[in-house]
Amino acid sequence: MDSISVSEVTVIGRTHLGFMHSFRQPFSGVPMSPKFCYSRVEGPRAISSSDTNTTSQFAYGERTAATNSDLGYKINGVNLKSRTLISSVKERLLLDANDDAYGGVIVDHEKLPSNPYAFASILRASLSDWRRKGKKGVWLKLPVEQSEFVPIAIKEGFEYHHAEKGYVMLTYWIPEEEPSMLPANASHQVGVGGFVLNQHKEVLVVQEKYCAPSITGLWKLPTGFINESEEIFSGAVREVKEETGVDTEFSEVIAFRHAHNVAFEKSDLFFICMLRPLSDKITIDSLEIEAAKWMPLVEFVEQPMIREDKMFKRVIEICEARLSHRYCGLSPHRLVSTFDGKPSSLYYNVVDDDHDPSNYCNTDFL
Ligand SMILES: NC(=O)C1=CN([C@@H]2O[C@H](COP(=O)(O)OP(=O)(O)OC[C@H]3O[C@@H](n4cnc5c(N)ncnc54)[C@H](O)[C@@H]3O)[C@@H](O)[C@H]2O)C=CC1
Repeated sequence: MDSISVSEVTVIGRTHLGFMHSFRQPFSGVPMSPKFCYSRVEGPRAISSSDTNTTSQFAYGERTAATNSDLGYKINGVNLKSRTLISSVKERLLLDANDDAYGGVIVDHEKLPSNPYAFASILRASLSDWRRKGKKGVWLKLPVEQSEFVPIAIKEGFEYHHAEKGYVMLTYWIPEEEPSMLPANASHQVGVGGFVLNQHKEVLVVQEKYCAPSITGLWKLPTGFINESEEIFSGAVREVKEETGVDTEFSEVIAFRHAHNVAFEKSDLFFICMLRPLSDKITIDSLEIEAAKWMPLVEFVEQPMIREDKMFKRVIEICEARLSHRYCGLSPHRLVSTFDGKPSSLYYNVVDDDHDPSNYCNTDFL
């Protein structure tokens, strides 16, 4: 047997003093209470004092021989006998992990042990192993199904990095003499707003159902957040469609706003986009929107809250400058960079290239 991964080792309830002496040494210091054992088939079960003559509460493998000198051990139904083999099993009881490009490791969350005691032991052994090998950062993703591992890892020195619905990501920086170089969690949320003008010089506006008291009753541009892996240009079109039912075609990012401490200390990037209407019938999303309508641009601008707000006012001025070709926004161009091999969108304007069909700066909106 060349290699034994954590997931291949049968976890059982019956322990034996001799067996545990030889097997649990590398796991010393692991909390052993409450009494508990685990079987992959049966799940966790309590061990009564009659089950064991030792203070240890868990073991890997199934003891098959009665004497300490002839340690029998069963893994995946195979009987193993020598101490040498057991010590090689011990050496291999480490978390499955892949090296990253920065001298660290990323633990394979699909091959985590199935019970907390095993996890505690193997995590500690793995940290020692990575420390010995000079590894730096450790990334440990714990799925929600194994959330009971979180306090164990925290106790071991891991820190929260970020969380999503299905998991929490923890990190550990091993070198004590170096400051942690691990990048922080994402720092921004990304929002979009759609400036949609029809041929009657009416702008598509909404009143939000839930908003700050200061903007209650304001007719504003449809806004929202882009989804994970969603493009700014498609997110803007989707948000306008969801809130108002109007179909649009993306034209340009006209400006963007950067603000801090917007959502639970996170910053906010807000992209104001110009879109062309492809339909005019309004159907509101009544969960989010109180009302929507096509409003004459002059009337929209005259709203006191727009006139008196430096940002809203400037956004409208920029949009008006665009309509009269005094300004040009940024349009997306799909590119694949050899840097990371990923398709991406580069937003720029092409005012110097009259032959580029994506040069909307020369085209009229109305
Ligand atoms: N709404 C506005 O007047 C302005 C919005 N923006 C920008 O627009 C982008 C999107 O912002 P908004 O449209 O204001 O988003 P928002 O805060 O209104 O959230 C969008 C929707 O998410 C849901 N939601 C958000 N937080 C919630 C919570 N705590 N509980 C339950 N549901 C919740 C609601 O359905 C809400 O309508 C951001 O980047 C923001 O900076 C910029 C200036 C003004």
